[in-house]
This record gives sequence, C-alpha cells and structure tokens, in this order.
Amino acid sequence: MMEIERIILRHLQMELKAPFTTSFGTFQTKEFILVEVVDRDGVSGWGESVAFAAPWYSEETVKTNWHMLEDFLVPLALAEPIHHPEELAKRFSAIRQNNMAKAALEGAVWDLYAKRLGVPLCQALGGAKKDIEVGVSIGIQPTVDDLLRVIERYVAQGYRRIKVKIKPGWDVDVIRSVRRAFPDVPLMADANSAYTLADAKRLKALDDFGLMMIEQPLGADDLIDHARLQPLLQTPICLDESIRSYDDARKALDLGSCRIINIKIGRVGGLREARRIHDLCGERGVPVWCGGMLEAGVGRAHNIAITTLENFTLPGDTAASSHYWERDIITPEVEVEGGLIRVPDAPGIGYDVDRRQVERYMQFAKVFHRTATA
Ligand SMILES: O=C(O)CCC(=O)C1=CC=C[C@@H](O)[C@@H]1C(=O)O
Ligand SMILES: [Mg+2]
Repeated sequence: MMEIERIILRHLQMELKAPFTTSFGTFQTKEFILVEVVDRDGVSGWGESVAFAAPWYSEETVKTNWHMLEDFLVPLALAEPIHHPEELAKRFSAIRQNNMAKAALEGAVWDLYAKRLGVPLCQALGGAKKDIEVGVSIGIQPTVDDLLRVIERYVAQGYRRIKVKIKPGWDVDVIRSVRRAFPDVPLMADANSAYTLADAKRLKALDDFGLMMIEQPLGADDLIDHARLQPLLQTPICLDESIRSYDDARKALDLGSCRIINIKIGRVGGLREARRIHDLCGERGVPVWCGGMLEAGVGRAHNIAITTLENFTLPGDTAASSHYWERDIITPEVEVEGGLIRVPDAPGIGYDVDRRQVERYMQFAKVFHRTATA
C-alpha cells in the first residue's frame, strides 16, 4: 500500500539543442511539469507532464495541467492510500479528459509502486524486452538539402527508422528526394493533421516511396474521414492525435481508420490506458509504437518502460537524451547504440533523477501535503 505524504509540482524550462518545426509551428524551449510523489518512508516516484506551453498539438497546456493537478488530481491522490496505480483511473474518472495531467501523476505513482516492490517499471507493467528499437523524428528543415544532411547524421548513428514531418507544399517532392538519397532507410511521414480528404490524391502519390506509414494525415479528432482515406492508400495510416483512449482505438480499428497506432502515454491518460490500447491492438494484429513529446529524462524513462511490452513491434520516437538536450535531468542519460536502448534494470523508472539539474531548470514549485488524519 502507498501512503503518499506529499506531492511536489515543479515547473521546468529547458532549451532544445535545435528548434523543432512541424506543420503547426516552431519551438525551441520546452516547458513542462515534473511531478514527484513522496511516501511515508521517503521513497519518491517521478512523472512528467508532456503538455506543451501552447495548445497546438492538443488543447492541454502546461498551465491547464498545473491547474488540473493542483485543484483536482493532487487532492484526489492525497485523499486516501493507494493500493495499486490502476486505482487512479477510477479515482480520476470524475474529471473529464485532461489526459496529460492525469498521466503525469499516475506515472509518478507507478514509479513509486515499482520502487516499493523493488522491480523495474517495465516488469511491473508486464514488459519483457531487454532492448528497445528506436527511430528519430526530424522536424521540418529550411531546405531539402538541410533535411538530407540531418537524416544522414541519424542514419549514421544507427537509428532504426527516420520520421519526417510533412505539410502541404512540403511533401511529395521532399519525400521523393529523401527516397532517392536513402533508398533503403525505413521511412515514415507525420502530417500532424495538415490535410483533408480533398488532398487524397496528393497523399496517394506518397504510395510510390515505400513509406512504413503516414501518421495522422487528417483531422486531430477524426476517425471517419481516415476510414474513407485508408482504402484509397497502400501506405498504412497510423493515428496519433485521434486516439485518446481505449474506446477511440477500438472504434478506429472497427472502422478501419488506421492500420497502426502511435501510443503516447500522456495523450491517452496514463500507463494503464496505454497498456489497454496495446493489448487491444495485439489481439487485433495491429502493431503499435511509442510516440514522443520531446520529453526530458523522466518522460523518456516511462516511454522506454512501456515499449518493453510485446506488441510495441515498430521503432518509437524515444531518441537519445543528447538528441534534445545539452544536459538531461536523469543519470545516466538515455543512450542509443545501434538504434537500441538498453532497458535499465534498477527499480522503478531505472534512472536517477539528478536533483541538481532539476534545480537548474526549475522556475517555480509547489508542495502539497496530505492533510493529517488518524
Ligand atoms: O522526438 C520526439 O519526442 C517526437 C517528436 C514528434 O514527432 C512530435 C512531438 C510533438 C508533437 C508532434 O509534432 C510530433 C508528433 O506528432 O508525434
Ligand atoms: Mg505525430
């Protein structure tokens, strides 16, 4: 049983090594909330909210997450002891949506739970892989030549697949050039909802390049138009933004809206829901992979743990810490060798949170205490 004594929310800000550009815009600074739960014995569990500062990927932001955590979720977590992290889904069920806020706190409780059991988080989740395969996601670059140079660097580092961002006007010609330069590299494109069904012909033209998948071509909240588009394409559609729950995944598979699902722990509301979606896709023979949200070390560690589940058969977006940061907030940092991350075997998330670095990036914090009862 976990008796959480206090919960600390910290607001951090870290500079990315290089700006990240998608169909929606560019950012260079990552703001996020780090959640620490501390139990009666002084054991800490860590979670990271993946919401961005602005609501362009989803409606959640760092500030809405702080509000949800402070005013609703933290009080619910402190109200009573927790026997198992899966209980939180029920406890949080009165709060609609706000999945990234829920996932950050649930993730911290999972870490604490695994640490108390003395097992790695991956094992607590039922994962068995010792290494996970990873790819890298590359933002839109100023020119095609720049993009080719960046890809070359990551291919040389051994990443198992390359993901490039596309948008209208930066798609067929760009992918053609990439294919010409790298005929054999496992390649995929992410549109972040930049197209509509009216663009079906343009998307169909991408069939010529042997892409592993096209990620989220249409509306962020759509399943129907994707189900119309998929039969027109040879390339599998992978849904990201559209899948926020087990039920969304079930509906998407029933409708034929996609043939692959990108699971982001934050987007679906936590590790429990992520695992349920993974299991459903496994039963239906649909492969999944773990998406990224430019996480710092704690979020990255959670991604590694969930990716050890069996049906995460495609390389994910969890690249090395050094791809993003001068200095990450965990030790050791996440390293990629030959496109693989060795899954840590220490209890919980398996990496130590480097409190000195956390202090360095922290802008403000707030501590919440359990209100004393018997
Ligand atoms: O390296 C990563 O963490 C993945 C980055 C990435 O591709 C994305 C992060 C956040 C929003 C999107 O632009 C995109 C995605 O949709 O997967
Ligand atoms: Mg995506």
